[in-house]
Amino acid sequence: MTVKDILDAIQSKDATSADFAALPLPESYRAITVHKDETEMFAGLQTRDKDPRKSIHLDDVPLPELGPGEALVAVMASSVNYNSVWTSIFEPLSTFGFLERYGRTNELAKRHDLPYHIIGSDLAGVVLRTGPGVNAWKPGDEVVAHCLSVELESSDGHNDTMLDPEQRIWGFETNFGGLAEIALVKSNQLMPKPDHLSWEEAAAPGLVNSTAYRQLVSRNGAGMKQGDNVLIWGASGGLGSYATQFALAGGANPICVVSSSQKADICRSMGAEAIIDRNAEGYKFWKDEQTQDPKEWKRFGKRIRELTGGEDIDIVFEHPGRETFGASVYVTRKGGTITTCASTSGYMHEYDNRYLWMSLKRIIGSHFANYREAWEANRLIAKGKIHPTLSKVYSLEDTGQAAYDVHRNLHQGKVGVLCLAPEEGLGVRDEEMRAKHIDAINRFRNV
Ligand SMILES: C/C=C/C(=O)SCCNC(=O)CCNC(=O)[C@H](O)C(C)(C)COP(=O)(O)OP(=O)(O)OC[C@H]1O[C@@H](n2cnc3c(N)ncnc32)[C@H](O)[C@@H]1OP(=O)(O)O
Ligand SMILES: NC(=O)C1=CN([C@@H]2O[C@H](COP(=O)(O)OP(=O)(O)OC[C@H]3O[C@@H](n4cnc5c(N)ncnc54)[C@H](OP(=O)(O)O)[C@@H]3O)[C@@H](O)[C@H]2O)C=CC1
Repeated sequence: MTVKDILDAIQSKDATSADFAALPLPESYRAITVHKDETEMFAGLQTRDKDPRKSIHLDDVPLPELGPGEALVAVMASSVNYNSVWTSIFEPLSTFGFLERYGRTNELAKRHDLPYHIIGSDLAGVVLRTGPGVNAWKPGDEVVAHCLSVELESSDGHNDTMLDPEQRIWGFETNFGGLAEIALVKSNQLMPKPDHLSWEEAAAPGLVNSTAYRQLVSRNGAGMKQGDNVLIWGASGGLGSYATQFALAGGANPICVVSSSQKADICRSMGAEAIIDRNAEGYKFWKDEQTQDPKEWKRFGKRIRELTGGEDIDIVFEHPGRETFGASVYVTRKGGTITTCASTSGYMHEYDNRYLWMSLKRIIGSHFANYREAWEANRLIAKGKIHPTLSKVYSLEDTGQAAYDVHRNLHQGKVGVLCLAPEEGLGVRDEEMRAKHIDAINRFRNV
């Protein structure tokens, strides 16, 4: 039995759930990994010079055992997220520590503590098997998976599952991720695949779309409302391309920050009008490694006022971190919110606290999304209200290059990876709906 038989079943028009359930599973499959004995390979190099193409491998790996509440999924396509960049450059720490810690929690979790880490936190594919206790999903279901893995044995996570003490990001803090031909997920990560999208389009939004939804729209995040001025860093990037769409769809006013005229054009094509090219306008928020330049914060704020007719920012959608955080706090209006989910340029932030407390601003930490938030975000994709921002698609063999592109900020929107899908464009089940949205679906393609 090989993965080829699985692919044939997926591509045949008439395979039933019983057919999928009867398919023997292969003993091994191909997966993108990093290796535990290579975690020091970039020691002494600058972050920028750590090259994911050197640390990312395509290996044959044994199929993991399926446990209660879990599902094995045939992965047709996945996407590159920045967390896989972090994993591949072993920053801010090696992810093998997460796997070891998870492995210590219980007998079944020991499966995750291996000398290789199968990475990837998005997938679109087909359920092959479900474990004991799974009733909501069955073999043959076409699905996408969000990346929240929880145990929920403590009371702490029962208001908001992101607060579970055993909350982990699948394919980053757990093994058996989505950049592979088969993935192991908890069944409460599964969601229906949007019918009007191809496999690679459906796999693209997942992680970033759910994160942007919680961070910007959900009451657990900034709770954006109509008319809000929303400053969006990296507005044509992974997170930002969804934050921009949420702002526009929710009647807010995105102020998009990008670093090239090409990226500015993409934001314009999404419907944004207020756009700042940070490169062209040459903002230098830091005079040197230790010292910020408040005059530059002010120049940035003046530019925002020009674009908004004199108004300041209600919500900052933060993720660059150290480089921008001081400016983000400064340009927020009295009573406004800075919501942050990352620190790409450095996690030791510095800002002038007088502008925070005297103007009653709030900083909200946000991380991924709970199942409900991920479901709502996926529903908006399925209804054609929010669209994938897939720009380029790589083969599984070329995942290292795909991660390199994201690490070096050479990409737009999202970068896809074909896993079992032999080519792009497969898996569309609703051509009529697709036709209605085709321009928006293709907006980021090959720009
Ligand atoms: C969806 C996609 C998301 C993304 O892309 S996010 C971007 C990528 N992610 C990252 O960059 C984050 C990577 N993760 C990390 O850097 C680390 O993961 C954290 C900094 C988040 C946490 O560090 P750690 O060392 O794992 O955790 P500790 O909480 O510092 O635990 C170490 C020990 O410190 C104890 N401790 C925790 N809080 C306290 C406290 N308040 N007072 C005293 N001790 C404390 C703990 O219990 C534990 O102890 P004991 O080692 O004995 O188990
Ligand atoms: N906590 C969570 O749940 C999540 C956290 N993340 C984290 O968020 C970060 C961004 O992820 P993602 O959007 O997918 O990544 P992308 O690289 O796709 O997009 C980020 C964009 O941010 C902009 N940017 C990068 N560096 C700077 C800088 N120094 N100053 C200003 N802008 C900058 C760039 O746009 P431009 O050059 O056009 O300005 C870039 O395109 C990563 O660190 C990731 O790990 C991501 C998802 C979930």
